[in-house]
Amino acid sequence: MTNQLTEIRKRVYEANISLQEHNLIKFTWGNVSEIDRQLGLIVIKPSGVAYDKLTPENMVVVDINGNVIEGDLNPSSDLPTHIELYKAWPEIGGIVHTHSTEAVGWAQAGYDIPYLGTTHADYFYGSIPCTRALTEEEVEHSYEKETGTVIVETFDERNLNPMTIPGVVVRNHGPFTWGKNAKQAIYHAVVLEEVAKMNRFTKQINHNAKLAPQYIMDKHYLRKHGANAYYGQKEKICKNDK
Ligand SMILES: O=C(CO)[C@@H](O)[C@H](O)COP(=O)(O)O
Repeated sequence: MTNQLTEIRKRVYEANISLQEHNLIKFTWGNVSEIDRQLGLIVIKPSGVAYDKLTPENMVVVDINGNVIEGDLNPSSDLPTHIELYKAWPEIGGIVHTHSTEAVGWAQAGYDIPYLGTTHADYFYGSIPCTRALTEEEVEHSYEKETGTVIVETFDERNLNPMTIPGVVVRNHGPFTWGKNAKQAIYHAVVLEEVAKMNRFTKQINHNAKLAPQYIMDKHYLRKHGANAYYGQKEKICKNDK
């Protein structure tokens, strides 16, 4: 167990640090977690701690109910949202939350990030949904937990698959992305932010720009992620590829 936790602490630390490299955060406005489903433990960034003060050792280990198992620091305030997503979607293994500017723009506007082209379709098999706003009661009751509930509700109501659309923007708040592990969730956070930016430009040039055709989405998404995926190399030789 100790060795496994050492590895996961290191991965979660590196993923958190990479948020800065990818220019996805300012100050401490973001967090990354990863779950080990065999151990039933989640490792997450400590709340409000500056990125230059992070170490693998000060990542916080909690159980699936949020009880701190290892660590002296409080876990991220967004932990209850991460927990709701891990509970609802057993296939996911890592989660990223940021307040990245372009994604927050769509969240604050209350719009889905529409599928407009191939950059989007390479990683998201459909428009990236924007949730409804939380009610006053939900915010008062259990704000971060209800944030997770509203994300799951959005995917359920629209019959969306979180494994093929690995991200969301929460109305008036910002983006959450996920993946099989923290590294893949980071990859999706970077793509989501870039697509949000590209789409803003597109809409500025032509505010009537329409969704791109389904057959282009099928070609791009399925050749990378479909049952008969063939894109790239047989061996994974590209460090940043998924
Ligand atoms: O939106 C918020 C706080 O309002 C959070 O997402 C913070 O930006 C990050 O919180 P910690 O992970 O440091 O608790």
